[in-house]
Amino acid sequence: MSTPFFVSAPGKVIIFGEHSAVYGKPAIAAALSLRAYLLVTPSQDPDTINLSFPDINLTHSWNKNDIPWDSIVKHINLVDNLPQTSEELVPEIVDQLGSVLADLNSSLHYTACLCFLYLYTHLCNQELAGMSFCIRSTLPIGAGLGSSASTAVCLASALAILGNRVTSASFLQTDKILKKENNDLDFIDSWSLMGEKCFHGNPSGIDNAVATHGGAVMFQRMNNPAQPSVRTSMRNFPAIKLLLTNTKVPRSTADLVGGVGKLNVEYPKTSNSILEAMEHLSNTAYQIMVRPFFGAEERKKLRELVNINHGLLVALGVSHPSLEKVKIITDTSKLGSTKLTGAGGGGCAITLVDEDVSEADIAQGIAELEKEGYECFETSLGGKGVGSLSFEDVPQELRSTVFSPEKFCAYSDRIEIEKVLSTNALEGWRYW
Ligand SMILES: Nc1ncnc2c1ncn2[C@@H]1O[C@H](COP(=O)(O)OP(=O)(O)OP(=O)(O)O)[C@@H](O)[C@H]1O
Ligand SMILES: C[C@@](O)(CCO)CC(=O)[O-]
Ligand SMILES: [Mg+2]
Repeated sequence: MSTPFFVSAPGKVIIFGEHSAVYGKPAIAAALSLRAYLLVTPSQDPDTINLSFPDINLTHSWNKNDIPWDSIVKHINLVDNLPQTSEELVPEIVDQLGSVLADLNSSLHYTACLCFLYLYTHLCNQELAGMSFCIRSTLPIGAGLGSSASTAVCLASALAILGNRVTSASFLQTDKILKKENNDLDFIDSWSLMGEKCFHGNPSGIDNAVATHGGAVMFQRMNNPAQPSVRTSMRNFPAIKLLLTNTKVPRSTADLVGGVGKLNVEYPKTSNSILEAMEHLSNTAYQIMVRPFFGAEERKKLRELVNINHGLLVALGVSHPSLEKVKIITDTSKLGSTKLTGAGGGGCAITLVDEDVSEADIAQGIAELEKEGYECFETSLGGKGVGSLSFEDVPQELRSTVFSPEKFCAYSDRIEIEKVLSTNALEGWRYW
């Protein structure tokens, strides 16, 4: 695909099983309509790689010839000329990248640049002319909705395209396709997991799997690292009424996953019992969600399971007073059942809204949440996974606006980005 081009990947909501997913228990998640977008344009100087990640106030550039290619490439494991992923980030490569990351003095910027360069050095090569990469997200960042995974999927897919590791996406939204095996999507999924490993040490892979493949899944990481994770698509995912509340309390997935790890070491039997309870819970929820008939009784059971899941996450120490406040408000106004979603510690909660609650009562509940300074989202679940938008697929009269890095970086908010770029605004988005 010729530059410029866009790629985009969705965020996700974990409905059941965050944290236990890291320990090989099944979890259920669905793609969100909120997405990250990455614009790739040729750099003015063909030796320069430019990053512009305005959501995290990062602009950075490298001369591509300053990357220690020879010392890195010798540690890349190639099979049939294809780079292979590994269980852990290759320490020698991380060490070599240290020389070009040394001038980054914030850990936030360091991890984002490490993720970029780790994928760049594996998927592209020194001959590739310098490009500019600008990422904007309509997701809240660091809030439990998979912003890191959608970023990693955007980077992995764009770099795989530039490095000729995948064929271009071909299917339009309107095409009826029966997905079976798809090596390109599996390639992007596995490399975005390496990107997630740069953001936090021990990702289960559920967030990047949903951001890559879209839809709704039951996901299970295998305890034996040699075995691939199991991803079961949930095609009949029931239409559930969901309210998303962002407490805006910042937190880091890496810290929260680390905290559960410590609990596991200190109280292994207790924490294993909690993780096992979560396993039963996800399995029970799955059986309910795939029933051909999904009525009032099933909705009630799911709400009960949401309450139990939240309680178990509290026991793992990953809630936060702000999340408990969301729970108190939604419980008191009898909106439905609430649990934290994603890593917790702040960030977002989901409420499975009781179907009997009137629109007026929902509006009243939302007003109370907003009074606390929280932001409520209405979003749809189960959307498309990673997609790309080529210059040629955009009407000629729109191209200079859509592919302008200056304009893209300057959009003030989610609404503006979606107005220009969303799949509703442009029909040319293609999927693998
Ligand atoms: N638009 C973006 N531009 C650049 N970096 C981003 C962007 N979105 C996310 N990131 C990276 O991801 C990090 C946040 O990831 P983190 O895993 O802590 O939260 P999350 O993915 O939003 O939530 P969860 O993992 O619980 O679903 C940010 O600190 C940043 O490094
Ligand atoms: C907390 C966690 O379970 C979900 C984060 O969205 C971590 C992971 O599965 O990688
Ligand atoms: Mg994350």
